[in-house]
This record gives sequence, structure tokens and C-alpha cells, in this order.
Amino acid sequence: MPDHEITDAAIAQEQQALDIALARRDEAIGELTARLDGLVEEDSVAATARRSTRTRLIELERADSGLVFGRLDALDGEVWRIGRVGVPGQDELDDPLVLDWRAAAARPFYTATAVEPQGQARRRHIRTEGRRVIGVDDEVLDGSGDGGLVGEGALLAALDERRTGRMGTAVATLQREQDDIVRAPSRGALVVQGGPGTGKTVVALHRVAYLLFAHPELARAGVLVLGPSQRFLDYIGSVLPALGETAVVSATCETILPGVRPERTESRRLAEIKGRAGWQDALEQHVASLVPSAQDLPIRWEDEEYVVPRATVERLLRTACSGRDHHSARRAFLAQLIDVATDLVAGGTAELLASAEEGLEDILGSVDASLARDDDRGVTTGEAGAAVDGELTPAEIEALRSRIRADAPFASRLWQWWPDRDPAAELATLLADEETLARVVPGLGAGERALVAAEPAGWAPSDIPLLDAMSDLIGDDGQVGSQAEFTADRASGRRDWVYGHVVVDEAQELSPMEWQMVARRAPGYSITAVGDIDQTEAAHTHTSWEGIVGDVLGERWRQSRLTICYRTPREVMALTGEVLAAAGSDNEPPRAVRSSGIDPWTRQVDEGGLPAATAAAADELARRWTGGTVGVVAPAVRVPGLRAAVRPDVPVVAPTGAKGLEWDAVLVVDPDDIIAEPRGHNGLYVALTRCTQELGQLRVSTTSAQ
Ligand SMILES: Nc1ncnc2c1ncn2[C@@H]1O[C@H](COP(=O)(O)OP(=O)(O)OP(=O)(O)O)[C@@H](O)[C@H]1O
Repeated sequence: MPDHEITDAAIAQEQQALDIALARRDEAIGELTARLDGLVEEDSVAATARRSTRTRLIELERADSGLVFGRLDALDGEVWRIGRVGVPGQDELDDPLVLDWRAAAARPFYTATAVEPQGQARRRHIRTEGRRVIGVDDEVLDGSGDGGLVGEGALLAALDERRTGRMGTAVATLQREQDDIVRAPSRGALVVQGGPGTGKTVVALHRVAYLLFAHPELARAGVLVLGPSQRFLDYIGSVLPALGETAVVSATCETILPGVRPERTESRRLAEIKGRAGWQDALEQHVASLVPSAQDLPIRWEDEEYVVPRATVERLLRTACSGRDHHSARRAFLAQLIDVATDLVAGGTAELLASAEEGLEDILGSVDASLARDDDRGVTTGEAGAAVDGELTPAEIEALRSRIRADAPFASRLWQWWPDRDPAAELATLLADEETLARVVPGLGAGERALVAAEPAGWAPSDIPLLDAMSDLIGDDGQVGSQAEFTADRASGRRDWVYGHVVVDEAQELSPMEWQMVARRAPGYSITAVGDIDQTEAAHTHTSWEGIVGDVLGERWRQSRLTICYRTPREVMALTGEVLAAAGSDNEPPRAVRSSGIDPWTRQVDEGGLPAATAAAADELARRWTGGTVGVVAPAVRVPGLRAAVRPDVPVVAPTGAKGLEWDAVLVVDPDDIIAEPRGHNGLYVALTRCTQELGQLRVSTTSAQ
């Protein structure tokens, strides 16, 4: 049979299988909808059932296109079709019609090679448009061949497509080195180093989808995706929903605190000073110093004065503060004090209290019982107590305790001695006070303290991690959680949400204090961080991942690498070696997987003519790449002026704003001035590696200015 007839037959066969899968999917959607309608939410079990049914329904609904994208034929004749989500067979005991790409049995689709076929005879990539199969690419896995790219035809076709301005999924064409990272164990932190365009973002997002599938407990806690900018979050915004995910919150380090946003910019110097690791200890010490000193504590009850002796107060403070934030410690102290006051008023232990340490054993025993009632964190003094002795019956003592607990003046007298604190006000006061800074943050020089204290009011970006740390140490008083149905909605409204997993993109840019923010949200260190040391522009000078994450993650992280560039064509990557060397890197740029056949070009322009020349070049590229995207990357100071000159559908950004993004054609304006910026060669490396097809550069001639 001629080749085209074989292909036509294969397309017809896959169309038939897709039609059956689509019909079964539509049926499953009907079944799930009926089940949802029948679920009356009476208790938490029903609520959980509703949530999981709803999640599954959304997953199926979103898989309208790409329901099937692959097929594996095993040597033993077994055939699996692989798709975005699993589609069940007609009966419960039947094999699924479509295997979810994340299932273990689907793995050879990504990892089998001609050299190592893993029991497979053939891998087929199935190309679809909506509900129509339009092509197939077959790879025979017969032990011959070079074992290079997986599904090369399908991959190169995907990479060559015009960009829409939004990232798409790569679920059909993930490569082996990428799949290894996607399916790596969820425990412990994984740091992925990869040059530009090696698929770090793609891998991180597919890893989220995989982890949520393989570990449903992570879905209950949700996943946080931290990106470098809102533009970037918009760019990747549709990938996870397309993979069916609803348990994901995305944010930048600047938007992670609910209700708080930076109100001003700041200098690089200040960003570096305030991002240093030493602030964490400093703030911990500062907040510890806000706990009042132990003293004899007079308490009044029904016109009688009692005194809780200093030694007792000291021990109660120690118990209350251990392992708690400031406000929780305050509440625990009150709970303990109510017990002590009850005993004092009841008369049974008054002498013991006044005289001897042994008396504390009893008091602290009853305090522990009270804490166990009021606080589920279970911190105890570790001391066993006997029943409280006294003249009142146990029932009367309980009644007295309840009255003291309900007495507002009792608590308010205590709050005068130990006032509550507002984290924002506390931080603002600390930052403005050079003397306290000198005491609390010993690592700062006098000049640095003066710079910090002289800052204007309003939060700058580097204040956000400080505020997060301060809020964590002081604690929130009575935060009410949202009752929203989806984890993501409940999590995004809470500063203190603990996620099942955290993904950090452009991880090389985070300051040590930003890493603390990440660790607070993933205390079990279930973290995937992807980034490129060579694209670092932030003020924190790191040359190794150890330097970046060591402070926070210690030894609890491992590293993987991505080595192939899928975005930038060979013609453009050839320009980047010397930029990387000038940036001081020992690394080679990643190996480009494809060629665009278009040579990068450079034009010289006069300073005065730069806006018009930029506008004209952007126009020319937009015409050439109709249906695709064009971006302009320029030195930060030139961005506002050029934005005004260039057509509105072409974004103009500084290298920092271009992080993680890509366009079909990119115009880099004034590369020499980009180099002149701090860490400028790293910035130029970012700028040059954003295009998928064509790169143009406008150099500014210096002669005409002289
Ligand atoms: N396996 C793949 N199949 C299809 N497309 C892919 C694959 N891997 C990467 N890509 C595409 O390559 C481009 C670059 O990927 P991505 O943005 O994830 O790279 P990156 O390493 O995060 O780059 P940067 O460091 O520049 O941010 C994207 O268009 C992405 O969709």
C-alpha cells in the first residue's frame, strides 16, 4: 500500500477510536452531573464527595480537545491510547478507553526510545483539531536508531507553531529528560537548572498536574505556583486549567500576601539589603522582645486583689511562648492565667503559689489540661499535676473558671500589660528606627541602616517578605477562613495557608527572605524550583544554587538539569555563547533543537531616530508574523518612551519583564545600554533568547551624538 494510504487508514482508525472515547466522555459527564445533582450536602463526607465529583467533571469538560493524543503498541500486542485525562471503559471492569497521561502505564509514551524500547513496538502521536484527527506520526521502537528526541516530528511541528501569547500544554510531546523531572518523587525540594527555553516552566506546570494526580492528598492542600510577574502568570494561566487542575493558586512574591501590594519601587541597593537572610533571626528576636517581662501580676476578682508571683508568671510565659506566634502565646497565657486565677480565688493553692516551686507542679498540670482544651497544637509543660486542692467542690471550681473566662474586664486588664501588635505597624516602626535596627539587625552597617530608615512611607517589594515574616511571628488574630468550594479559593485568601506543594519559577531571582516566604508555605519542603543561574538579574549575587537555596533548604534539596533548548532557534543561540561568557558564566548555552532558517539581523540607528525606527521595525515584524506574536525588549529607562511610539499590540518590556516569556519575533533595542545596566550581560542573555523564529537588534550609533 502506498504511504499516503497507510496514513489515511491510520487516521481513520484513530478517528474511530476518538469518536468512541468522546462519546464515552460525554456519557461520563452526564453521569457525573446527575450524581452532583443528587448529592445533598449534609456533612463533610458529602462535601468531599461533591468536591471530587466536581473536580472530575471539570477535568472531563476541559478535555474537549486533545482527549487522545497518543497510542502505544506493546510488543505483546497490547494497545493503549493516551490522553489529557482518563476515560473509563463501558463497564467498571473494562480497561479505560483512554489512559491518563499521568498514569504509570503511560510512562513509556514519554520515555521509551528506539535504543531502550521498554517492551513497546511503536509510539504514535495523534494530531487533532477539535474533534477531528488530522494526522499521525509513528515511531517504530525496534531497538535501532539513535534514541534521541521522542516523537521528533510531532515535537518539531509543535515548536514551529505560531505563538498565541499564552503558553500551551506540551503534554503530547514531553521529552524524556523533562518527564523524569515531571514524575520525580514529591518529597523534598527539587531544584531544576536549565538554560533559556529548555522547558523549565513547561516541566514545572506538568509536574504540578502529575503530583495532583498521583498524590490526591496534595490536591486537598493545594499547590502554589510562584512566578516572576503578573504578565508571566497571565502567560501560563491556561496551562493548568487545560490539564484539568483546580487546586492551584498562582502569585508573585509581591502579590502573595492577601490584601497587601507594594506601593512604590525601590533601589537595587535597598532591595538587596532588605532581602538578606539575617532579617529572619532579627525579626524573631525583635518579636520575642515584645513579650512583657515577668513580674508580680496583680489580678482583681470581685473587689479582691490577688497576686500571681513573678516566678509563676515567668514559667507561664515560657510555656505559653514555646512554639507559638506572639498572639497565640498571648491567648495561651490568658488561658493559663484563668486557671491560676481560679485556683487563687478558690483559695486552695494560694499558699503554695506564694511560697514554693512545688506548687507550680499542680498549677501547670491544670494549665496543661486547660491548654489541651483550648489549643489543638498540644504544647505541654511536660509536668503532671494532681487535682486542684481547695475548699470548693470540683463543680464549683469549674463554674468559677467559666465566670472568670467570661469576664471581659479580667482579660482587658491583662491586655493592658500585654498589648496586641499589628505586624504592619510593628515593621514600619522598626524600619524607621535606626537605633532599634542597630540593636536588632546586627549585620547592617551604619550607612545601610540610614538608607533603610530614610525610606518613604508605603511598602516596597522587598518589604513584602519582611511583612510576611513579621505577620507569621506575631500571628493573625482570629482570621476567618473562607468556605469556598475549591481549595484554590480558600487558600488564596489566607496568609498562613500551608500548601501540599510549591512551585517556584525563575527561582534564581528570589532573595533569601523570599525563600523564607516559600518555606513557610511548604514546611515539609515539597518544593519544585526551576530557574537558570545565568539569567539572574536580581540584586542578590548568587553564582550557585547552593548559594541561593542553601540558607533556607539546608541539605534538603536535590538538583536536576535540562539541557536542550526547545524555544530559540540555532541561528539565534549561536549569538549567546559570548554574552554568557561576558556574564562570567562557565556554562555553555543549551543545545538548540531546531533551526528557523532565519538569520538574526542588526541595524544601526541614531539616538533621535530610535523611537520611530523601533516603531517601524515592530510594524515590519508584526506584518511578517501575522497570526503570531512580536515583542520588544529594551533597557528599562527606554521602555516608557518606546511604549508610546510602538503599536499597542506589541509589548515593550525591559529584560526583567521579559523573564519566562516568548514571542515569534523579538526586537532587542539598544543592547549596549542593556549591557550597561547592573547584571546587564545576564539581562541581554534573557533578551536574546525570547524568540521562537526571528531576532532583530537596533543598535544606537554613538557617532551622531558627538
Ligand atoms: N516537550 C515539549 N514539547 C513542546 N513544546 C515544548 C516542550 N518543551 C518546551 N516546549 C516549548 O518551548 C518553549 C520554552 O519552554 P519554557 O518556557 O518552559 O522554557 P524555560 O526553560 O522556562 O525558558 P526560560 O528560561 O526562558 O524561561 C515553550 O514554548 C514551550 O511550550
